[in-house]
Amino acid sequence: SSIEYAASTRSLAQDALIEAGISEETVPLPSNPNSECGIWLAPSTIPGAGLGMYAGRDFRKGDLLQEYGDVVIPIIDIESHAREYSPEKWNFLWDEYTWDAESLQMDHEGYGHVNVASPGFGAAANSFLGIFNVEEYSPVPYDETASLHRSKDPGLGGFSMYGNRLSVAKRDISAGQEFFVSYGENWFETRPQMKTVPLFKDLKKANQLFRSFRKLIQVDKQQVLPEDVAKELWDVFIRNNKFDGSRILGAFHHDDPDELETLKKMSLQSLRRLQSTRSLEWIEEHGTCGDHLKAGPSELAQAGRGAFASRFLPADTVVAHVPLIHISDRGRLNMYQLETRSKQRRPSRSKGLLGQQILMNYCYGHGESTLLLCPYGPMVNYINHNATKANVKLRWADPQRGNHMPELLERSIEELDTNATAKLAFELVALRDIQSGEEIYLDYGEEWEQAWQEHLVKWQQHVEDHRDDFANYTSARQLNADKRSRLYTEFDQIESPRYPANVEVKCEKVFLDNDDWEVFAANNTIDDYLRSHRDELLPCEIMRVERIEGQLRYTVVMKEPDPDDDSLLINHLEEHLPRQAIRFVDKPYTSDIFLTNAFRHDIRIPDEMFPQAWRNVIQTEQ
Ligand SMILES: C[S@@+](CC[C@H](N)C(=O)[O-])C[C@H]1O[C@@H](n2cnc3c(N)ncnc32)[C@H](O)[C@@H]1O
Repeated sequence: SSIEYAASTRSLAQDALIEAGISEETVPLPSNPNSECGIWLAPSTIPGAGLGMYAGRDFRKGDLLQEYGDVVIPIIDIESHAREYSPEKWNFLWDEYTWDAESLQMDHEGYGHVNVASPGFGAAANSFLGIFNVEEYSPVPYDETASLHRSKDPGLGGFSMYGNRLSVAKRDISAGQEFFVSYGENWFETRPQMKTVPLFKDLKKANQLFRSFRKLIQVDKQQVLPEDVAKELWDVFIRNNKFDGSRILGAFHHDDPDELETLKKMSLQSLRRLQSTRSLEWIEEHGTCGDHLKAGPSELAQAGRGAFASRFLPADTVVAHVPLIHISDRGRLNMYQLETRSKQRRPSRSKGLLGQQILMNYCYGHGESTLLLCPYGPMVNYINHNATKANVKLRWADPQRGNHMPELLERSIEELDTNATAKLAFELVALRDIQSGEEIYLDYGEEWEQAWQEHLVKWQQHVEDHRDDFANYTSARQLNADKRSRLYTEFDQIESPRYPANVEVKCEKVFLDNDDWEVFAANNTIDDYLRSHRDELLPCEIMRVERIEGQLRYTVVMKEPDPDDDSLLINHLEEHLPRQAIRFVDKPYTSDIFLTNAFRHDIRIPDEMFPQAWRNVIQTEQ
């Protein structure tokens, strides 16, 4: 493991010191933060797959790869807000990096289709379903800020309320192995270029095929076909086989002449696992540490969460590699006011601008360009602005260490747009020594700072103008943070409405026809159970509340869409559920990110770094 590796390098150096007559205690060794690194970003072992993520140390099944998971950003109804872009021109690279909102419990934020950008671990890791080793949990709504309120906190609505999406080792992973998450079979099935990539069961089936082949060449008990004949048969049937679109044949490496021999000694799964492992020396030479940063509530009261140094980082350390997803025209993030009359509540351009997608606040841009570059990778989206305390700066990444193609800096934005994958990256570099636990700050630039100062003034005026609306608002987040109070039933609500009109009651689908939670309830660990088993939320009505063995238990009706007819709902009565089965959610377009006075501004790329070729806007905006 890397720990052993670090320890052994250290002891060699210490040996040398002792030999030179210098006591090891008095001479501190130069610290190398990379030797402690558990997660690396480096070129993938999958050919053509760009960047990948590697284990820098051993992980046991069930280990969390990070203590606090990554940010998750909803992209709301973008197809209908940006309908002016014709589908042929709709090259939205984020589509390759977004998740389905229902399974992540975020679909209630929009009326149509919510995409979920989950730009942390899962966006940087590749997917190899046959040997996937990392599972990603659902994000959790950010309850830590339940005390922030739109009537007093100008920062609210300026960052996504979702985060802490944790990654967990699904099996034991040894140092040097590439991490693979599951993008799901559907991701591979809907991409023609992926049609021969093996899915979950295909490595197993290919193994069976190989065993059948071995039987075939076994002439009788004693005799096997001569090796060259066997090899030829293998070449004819497997290696040169052009069965188009077979995922099982796709499981073999057709360009590897030794595969036949190797497979006599090990299964395809073991072989692929071995082939997706690199030495730590190789990884260190070609990669960048991906866990120098950890997340937590920011020291800046209005900023939400922030990134912190997870260990001592000497000046000039590359604190993070920051791969980028480009959006050629920032106008694509515009959101329009909704039609008030139609039931569909579609956005309409003629009604005027509502604001911009919250994704804008996570992207980098320049005043003379329509281009946005949005970062992904572990924790990099958590870094906040501070001009005076900045301890990291941006630079273009070293092309040796990932997927940065410097030649793109000379191409026009139109040309950039023809790239179907992310091919640009920044690096964040320590401006000085950074102590373990220090918050990481970047200077977002003067224009950002000025925009924030102007926001504070305008925000104050807006809140004063709408004092009552703001003061009387209760968010779903506030209601969820109260875990003790008895919830009101539908009947209580008929007597007098107890919950604000902007929230809805939903139930965790995982409690439907499933008693597994009872064991966890007995041990007081339902929250842990939910973390790994979360499924979508269903509309739900609370019918009855009882106290059973000292605990409040709820009888609810969950409403599940009929699989045969979307417009129908099937009612399920579930009795005696715990409080955790019920969640309040904000109704579409009501949560803080939709406030018309919420802060929106891209992070600014320093002028000296920004290529001439991308300056397609003559005067700076505003
Ligand atoms: C890239 S995100 C940083 C992560 C963010 N704090 C979060 O919790 O997801 C940028 C956004 O964070 C908030 N932010 C960052 N620096 C801030 C600062 N100095 N003061 C107030 N808000 C800040 C703003 O809403 C900004 O648009």
